[in-house]
Amino acid sequence: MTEQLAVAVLGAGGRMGAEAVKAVDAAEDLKLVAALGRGDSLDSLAGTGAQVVVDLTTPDSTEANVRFAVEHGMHAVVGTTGWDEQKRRNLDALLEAHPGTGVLIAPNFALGSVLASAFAAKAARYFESVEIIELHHPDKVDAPSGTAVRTAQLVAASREEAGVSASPDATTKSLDGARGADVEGVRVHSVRLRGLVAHQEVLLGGPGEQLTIRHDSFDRASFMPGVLLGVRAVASHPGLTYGLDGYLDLND
Ligand SMILES: NC(=O)C1=CN([C@@H]2O[C@H](COP(=O)(O)OP(=O)(O)OC[C@H]3O[C@@H](n4cnc5c(N)ncnc54)[C@H](OP(=O)(O)O)[C@@H]3O)[C@@H](O)[C@H]2O)C=CC1
Ligand SMILES: O=C(O)C1=N[C@H](C(=O)O)C[C@H](O)C1
Repeated sequence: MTEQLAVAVLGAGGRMGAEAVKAVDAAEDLKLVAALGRGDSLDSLAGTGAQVVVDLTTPDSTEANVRFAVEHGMHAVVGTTGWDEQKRRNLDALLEAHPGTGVLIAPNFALGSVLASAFAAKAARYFESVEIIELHHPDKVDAPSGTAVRTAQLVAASREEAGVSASPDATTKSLDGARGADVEGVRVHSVRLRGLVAHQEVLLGGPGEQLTIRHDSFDRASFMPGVLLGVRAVASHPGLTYGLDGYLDLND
């Protein structure tokens, strides 16, 4: 048998972390060497032989976790939200000083979600209007979701490239928040509702028609094939990759 890849999971006691621990444990080619929670020192990672660190923690701790991993020669697969442009730029600079080390920041690990965002970006140039609704469980701490932000970025880039104007909107009077958040010119609406896991709709409107691109994660098991794909591929993608689509061939 070929040697197993040594994997550490940060945020191991959380909803996603616990699922990732099970998925890594069950994979024959991977070996779980550490499962750390909030109280555990990152220093304890150093002696574990971890080659890949999976970060599923919180927006306020993920940056320091990833920095530690990179500075200690470990690749990182990151599902945690909060990686704005400035943080990604800082990480890029750090990775330049650590050539050969790879970091994947994946706003969503569910393959269906990655495809839905790619389809939405392709479609967005053909419609006058586009808005995004993301729907999540009420224990989520951030809004809008990282997936919605990433989708809005892809949609905005596609529309800009095609020279499409901003979505029409005659609103001059509204209550604060009524029109959602503006992410690169795309309106994003966040719903938090008990019973939900992670869901998103991209609404595309043209004269007399609407296309809705919807993805539903009913269970966190939906994220695990993407986590495992990231863990297995990150070492062969040095530098920073933003979005699991960077590891897939979605261009045709
Ligand atoms: N990319 C993707 O596909 C997905 C991404 N996510 C994202 O992943 C993140 C985690 O989500 P979720 O599992 O639902 O959240 P949880 O709150 O359930 O889990 C986060 C866990 O991280 C722990 N933690 C906090 N700080 C640290 C630290 N410094 N070191 C180690 N562990 C720490 C928390 O401990 P404590 O409870 O003690 O605070 C908690 O157990 C969120 O940003 C979420 O948006 C979620 C689903 C899918
Ligand atoms: O917190 C969650 O649950 C999720 N977070 C990610 C996000 O913010 O996009 C991914 C998925 O939507 C679930």
